[in-house]
Amino acid sequence: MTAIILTSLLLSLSIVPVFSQSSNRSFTIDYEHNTFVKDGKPFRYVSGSMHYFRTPNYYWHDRLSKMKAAGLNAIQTYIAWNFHEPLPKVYQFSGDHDLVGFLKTAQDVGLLVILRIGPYIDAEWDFGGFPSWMLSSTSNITLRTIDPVYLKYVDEWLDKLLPLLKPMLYLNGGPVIMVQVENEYGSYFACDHEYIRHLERKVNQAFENKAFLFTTDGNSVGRIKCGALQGMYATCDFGITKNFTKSFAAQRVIEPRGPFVNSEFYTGWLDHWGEKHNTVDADKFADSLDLLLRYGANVNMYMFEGGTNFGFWNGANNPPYKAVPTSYDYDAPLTEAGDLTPKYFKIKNVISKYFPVEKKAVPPSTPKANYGKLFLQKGASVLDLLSYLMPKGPILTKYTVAMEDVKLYYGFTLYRHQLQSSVYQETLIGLDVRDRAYVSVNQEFMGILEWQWTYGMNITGKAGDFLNILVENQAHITFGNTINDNLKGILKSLTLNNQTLTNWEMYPFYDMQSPNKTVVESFLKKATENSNTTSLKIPTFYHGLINLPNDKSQVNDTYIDLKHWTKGQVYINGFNLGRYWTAKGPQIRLFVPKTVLVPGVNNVVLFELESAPCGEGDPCIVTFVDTPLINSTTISSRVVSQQHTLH
Ligand SMILES: CCCCNC(=S)N1C[C@H](O)[C@@H](O)[C@@H](O)[C@H]1CO
Repeated sequence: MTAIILTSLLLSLSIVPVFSQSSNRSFTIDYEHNTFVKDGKPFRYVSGSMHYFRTPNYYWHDRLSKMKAAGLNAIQTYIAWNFHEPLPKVYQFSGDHDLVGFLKTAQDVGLLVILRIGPYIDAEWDFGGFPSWMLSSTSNITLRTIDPVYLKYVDEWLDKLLPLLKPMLYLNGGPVIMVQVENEYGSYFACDHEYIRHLERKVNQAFENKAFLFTTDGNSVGRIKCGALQGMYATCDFGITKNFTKSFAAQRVIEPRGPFVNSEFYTGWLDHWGEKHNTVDADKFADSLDLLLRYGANVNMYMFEGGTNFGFWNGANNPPYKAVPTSYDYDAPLTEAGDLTPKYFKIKNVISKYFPVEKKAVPPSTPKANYGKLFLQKGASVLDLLSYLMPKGPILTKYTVAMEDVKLYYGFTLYRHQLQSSVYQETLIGLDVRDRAYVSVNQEFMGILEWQWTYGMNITGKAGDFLNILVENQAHITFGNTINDNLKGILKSLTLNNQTLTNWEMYPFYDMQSPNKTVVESFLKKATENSNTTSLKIPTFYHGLINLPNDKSQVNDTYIDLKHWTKGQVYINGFNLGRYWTAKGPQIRLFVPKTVLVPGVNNVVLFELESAPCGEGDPCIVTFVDTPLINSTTISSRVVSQQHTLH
């Protein structure tokens, strides 16, 4: 049938065809029949979310194959801006950051892609995907608006990103059928339609109008109305407890015609440190999915494979400020390690009632290894490292400044002040220290300051002693209206007996998250040498070497158990594996993908912030086991003594 006849037929069906030069591919909506139309035929997707930035590249094909085998015909991913631009104009698009490679792998596996390009994504990912180098105490930009400073950064990023994505569009022969702009914008205070329109124009320009653009908002008219914009199809998100009729009625207010779409049908939910691990019953979810598919809706299950917040990448919610753990398991049908669960097979069974499901075998869960105990030795404390941290000497400031002001975007900064006179049990107050600060005088542990929880403590010291305050950035706030108030460090000067403390030395830990692995490795080497600090309560590095099989095929995924430890960071062979907070839970073990391990000798380093189990006769060990532990409710015996709280 010639293109002319086909075009006139489609027009008679009120389908405006968008053809591409490369093939007669098309993707649009038939508003009369309330359905997507792909290549001229009615189309519905059943999709699952997986975030490439939360799974090593090595495992992308494995997870995507399992998603295909579940009967999905599409997958959904965000693009995390900060994952690709760690420093201004420094871009990373290879290895675990190879976004185009991920999209091609999805296509190879036979999956279409729903691409949520941001620039803001939420996703419980640090700063909702924004790079924290946008922040400084001098430029108070209003994120997610037409603020000129913000928009300049966004435009520069999109000018880099969009050309990479263009060949991946469905109409250009790629797998990307839909592109989401921004994320749940209707849940944000600004409601700046000029900003959304700016993004829409920019994306359409770069993609030569070949992308099907859409928005996603919570399931209420108010939120959808603010987040949506004529020209981009409005979709909504809701979990199994919501009323589907009401949710889709809200979508209908904005989109009177067109397919029902739930862009985030929650298979589980996010966790926070110190709260119980959230789950969604597998049978209830399967029944609910069945109902949703019976509605004729297009569904994306959020998450289908959750993965891991490696490094410092986890996000936080606020208020109250609560950081998200390293595991992003999300009680998803595929576990954080990509293992198959009963929920996976229940979902596959439901999908097979509505969609063709491949008969071939489902790829099996990967083997997990027990490598046993590793005894650790004490290395340098933060006090032993000052000359390494700042070889040219510390940054000297009269008043304390934010970490971002000294270009420290993730991790830790030590603030130091020399006491001018002796103090005995005098009150140190820090009204805005973000997020958590470990306080000592010389080598004497004094206490912990915690933003919104603990503002002060009594300290003792002699004139000339050093007041050392290691501040931990636990995550930039990910969601809501306080994302604009996201600086980290000692943001208001400390007072001692109501006297403002001045004249500070700053030691930013630049090399614990450097984009360059060898920089991290050389820092960790220094951190495991010369330990002159005797205290077990000063933030200190601990290290050990574990022997794995020399045969690479025997090197498998495993989990590192931090049972006896309190709170800190794990590095394996220089890879920043993530945070642990055993004293709070619910996560006690971190997933260790085999991609960070090597045959033979492996180097394990812990940075313990509070209290190490390494005294006389203590179990100064970590254990490598073959099962996860992310739902513990017991509190570790090593809870640090409480400090003064000035609520
Ligand atoms: C506690 C506030 C949670 C806000 N986030 C919500 S509603 N969600 C919607 C959001 O679009 C997605 O990125 C995820 O962040 C998801 C929760 O997993």
